[in-house]
Amino acid sequence: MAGRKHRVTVIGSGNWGTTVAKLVAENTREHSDLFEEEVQMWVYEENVVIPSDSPHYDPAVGDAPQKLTSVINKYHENVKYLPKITLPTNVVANPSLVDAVKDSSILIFNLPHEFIGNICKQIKGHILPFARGISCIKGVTVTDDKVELICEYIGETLGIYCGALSGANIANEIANELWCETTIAYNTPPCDRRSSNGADGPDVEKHRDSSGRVSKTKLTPVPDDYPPVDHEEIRKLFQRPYFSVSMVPDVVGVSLAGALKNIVALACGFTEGNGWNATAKTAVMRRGMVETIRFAQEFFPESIQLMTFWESAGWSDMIVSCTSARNWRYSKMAAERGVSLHEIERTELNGQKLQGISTTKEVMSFLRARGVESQYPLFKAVEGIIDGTFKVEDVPKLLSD
Ligand SMILES: NC(=O)c1ccc[n+]([C@@H]2O[C@H](COP(=O)([O-])OP(=O)(O)OC[C@H]3O[C@@H](n4cnc5c(N)ncnc54)[C@H](O)[C@@H]3O)[C@@H](O)[C@H]2O)c1
Ligand SMILES: O=P(O)(O)OC[C@H](O)CO
Repeated sequence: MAGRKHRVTVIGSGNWGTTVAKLVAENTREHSDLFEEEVQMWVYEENVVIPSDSPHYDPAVGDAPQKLTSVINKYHENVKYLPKITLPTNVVANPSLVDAVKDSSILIFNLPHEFIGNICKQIKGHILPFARGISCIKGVTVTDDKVELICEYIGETLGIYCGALSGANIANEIANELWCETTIAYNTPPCDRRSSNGADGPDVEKHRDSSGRVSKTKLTPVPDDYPPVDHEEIRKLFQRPYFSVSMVPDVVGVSLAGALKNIVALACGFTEGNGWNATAKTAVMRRGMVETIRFAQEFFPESIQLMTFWESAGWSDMIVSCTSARNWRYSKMAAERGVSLHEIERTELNGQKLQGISTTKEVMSFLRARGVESQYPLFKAVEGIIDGTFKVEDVPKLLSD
């Protein structure tokens, strides 16, 4: 019998992390029978200076740096990563990772993928054993010559079940409550299924990495005095009138589509910045999708479901990422200005990250180690352009070799 409620923590507070904290906090208020209203949001603490033209400028403080967490909690706005959006007052910014996850039964991971290893190291042993996770991270972890999905890496490292959320989602648009869709891959572990006869299934979760290695995580069931964590509850946590959720079983397709489209978005930006137009760009998108599906089928053949590419996490994300997202916008700018992408990230992004840069490097090092990089000419071209070994003008030739 449910007596407890789920406590929710969002780990990460960038552009997307803060947006997801906002929509989730709206839902914990609306479904206060299932969730504690307060949503903890872990913030990578830093100092910010509030400019004098900001409504939050305090002459008594002036240009003195202030802690980002204090500013968020005082003004209910993430002035650095999601400015001009008012957050619900039940979002509480917390600079202590261990304190933010304490007693939370639902953990939402939402930060650039390069930081997830360090985050998991810090919270391991400090979370509830029956916590359940959702990763909103678009990327992969590449270690020991293998590629692992972020949600599976989280699940395996922390000993919990973790699903994946990904879609054609531009944070600022969703923060402004402009309608869009997303895809959530979540397979309720058998031990959490509260069937009518009360029989639980096995409490072991299997993870398969790109090398075919299967690891097993022993799961602790969500106790009966909490509401169940199934599709219905996950949907209630994320769905908003402006954010439609589609639940699917394919964590591989959702995760890989979200990670690899960032490489293709860079290619589209480079192409457009070089003066080519929509016809070139759609060729790049099509080839990028071919390489994405090839990658998924080659390294995760047992689990990939091609229908997933027709979900928001698939073609929709490819299209939006190659027409209006940051990886596209700033690679276009780099090509137009004739400067490196690293330089643009440093000077123009104000702390935000272009996930395509590290994903390209990681994926290419993995493909090279397997000796199959020539089967991925678009990914290889993007790596060469980032490194300065190829020119954007070489793209048609690189794709025809
Ligand atoms: N922004 C979007 O529109 C959007 C939409 C969908 C998915 N995503 C994905 O969401 C994930 C998170 O991206 P985002 O847009 O919220 O981030 P962001 O690029 O806006 O911000 C970077 C974040 O990294 C944090 N950070 C910096 N150094 C750190 C460290 N050493 N350890 C931990 N954190 C550190 C910063 O404080 C900041 O919160 C990414 O995988 C991204 O691809 C983003
Ligand atoms: O702004 P980007 O390039 O990180 O992409 C944002 C989202 O992933 C688009 O769906």
